[in-house]
Amino acid sequence: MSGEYIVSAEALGKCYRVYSKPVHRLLQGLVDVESKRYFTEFWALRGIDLQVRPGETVGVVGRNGSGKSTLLQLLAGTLTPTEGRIDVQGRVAALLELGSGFNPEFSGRENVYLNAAVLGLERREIDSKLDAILAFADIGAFIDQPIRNYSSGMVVRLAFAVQAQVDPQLLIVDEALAVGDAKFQAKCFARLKQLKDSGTAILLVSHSADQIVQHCDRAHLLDGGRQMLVGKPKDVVNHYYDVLFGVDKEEAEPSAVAEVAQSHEVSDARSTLIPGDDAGFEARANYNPNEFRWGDKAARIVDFELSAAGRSYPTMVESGTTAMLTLRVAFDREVVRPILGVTVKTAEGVVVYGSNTEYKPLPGWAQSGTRGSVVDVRICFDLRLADGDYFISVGIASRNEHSVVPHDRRYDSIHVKVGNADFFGMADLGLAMVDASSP
Ligand SMILES: Nc1ncnc2c1ncn2[C@@H]1O[C@H](COP(=O)(O)OP(=O)(O)OP(=O)(O)O)[C@@H](O)[C@H]1O
Repeated sequence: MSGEYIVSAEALGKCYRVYSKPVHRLLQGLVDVESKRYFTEFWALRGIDLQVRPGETVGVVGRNGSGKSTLLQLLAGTLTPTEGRIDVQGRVAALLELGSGFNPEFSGRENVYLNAAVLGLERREIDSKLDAILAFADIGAFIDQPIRNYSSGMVVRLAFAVQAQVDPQLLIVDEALAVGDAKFQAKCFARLKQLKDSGTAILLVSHSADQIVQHCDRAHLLDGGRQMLVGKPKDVVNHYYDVLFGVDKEEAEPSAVAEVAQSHEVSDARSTLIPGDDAGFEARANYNPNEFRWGDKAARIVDFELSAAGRSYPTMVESGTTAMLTLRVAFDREVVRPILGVTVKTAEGVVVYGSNTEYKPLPGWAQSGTRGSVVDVRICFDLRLADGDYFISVGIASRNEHSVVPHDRRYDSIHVKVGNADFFGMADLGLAMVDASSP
């Protein structure tokens, strides 16, 4: 393996034998697999390639059962692969299942020594790190109580404290941080940042898209044990949302949309929007050519107009200004009760705001969707945001009896720059200060 990687895995796969009855397992023990099989094979993970360099944080996302924990356990060495190759360099610390590696009958302090010894530390090294570990865990006198008396939050505090203080080359964190409270999570992420800066490679499984976007250099999306996508956290998280809330592109059949008798226009198209085809977005100054677009195209968002402070397609919008976004939607097929949505994200992909016509019903909109109609919708919102680059995603979808059917999703398709904010942070909470000292 090239010394440049902490983790290098190729064509990794894990297959389980699934027996429909316990007796089949016994019978299989008596006969050769080649002559008779009492089990079916289940590939929990297959075809996974992964490389992580020192100082990189790689996120892993996917639905329940997609193979995330299996992957991390293979990397941590607690499972052996059925096929493929893994190389991991150096000390591997892992926060896998809650408290795994802890003996419930031992005190927290004894478990610290046990855990750190398993990670290869000598007693005197543990002695020298003990204060830092106890300070990080911050569980007070509980440290001398048996672990079985701990709350799940305390277990994870102690486990993280040990794993993060032993200066691992690779730290694997499997969703464990979700258990801690918000303050502890913030402390953990600050520690992860320190470790990353000092060269630790980190693998992070999280269901929180914001955590993946904020903390990872790259992300892997798993689905059904397969690697669906590897790429920039923002793109991977967008796909992940589609996997979670949408349907696959191939599955989005027109059958999901039924007939409606009539549709009508929601607002007049008294704008510069061009009718018809899809060239509208591309021609606009605020268009982001790196948008990610997909959907079955039963309806399409074909053009937009963005204006603020009397200017169309502004290069910069003053913080606090009301922006007006007009979207032109063309219905190529009948769509029953269409849902129009808008999301505003930071350049890092953190969602600042999102809403849709289900949250905020728009009179007349639900009845639109007649084949061949073109409808303009005007959306107004106050850009009470800090200075920076923001990306607006727009989408049109509808529901069938099982799920949401995405017709046209245009992620990060409109770029807005906000400037001249008189505050720091992310959003303007409208601070007012008055001198309250005078009677
Ligand atoms: N010992 C086992 N025998 C058979 N199947 C297993 C075994 N362990 C895991 N699986 C299956 O492998 C698949 C992947 O499981 P895994 O725990 O890796 O998913 P996950 O993405 O971590 O899910 P979650 O988000 O729910 O933790 C699941 O379908 C699971 O049922």
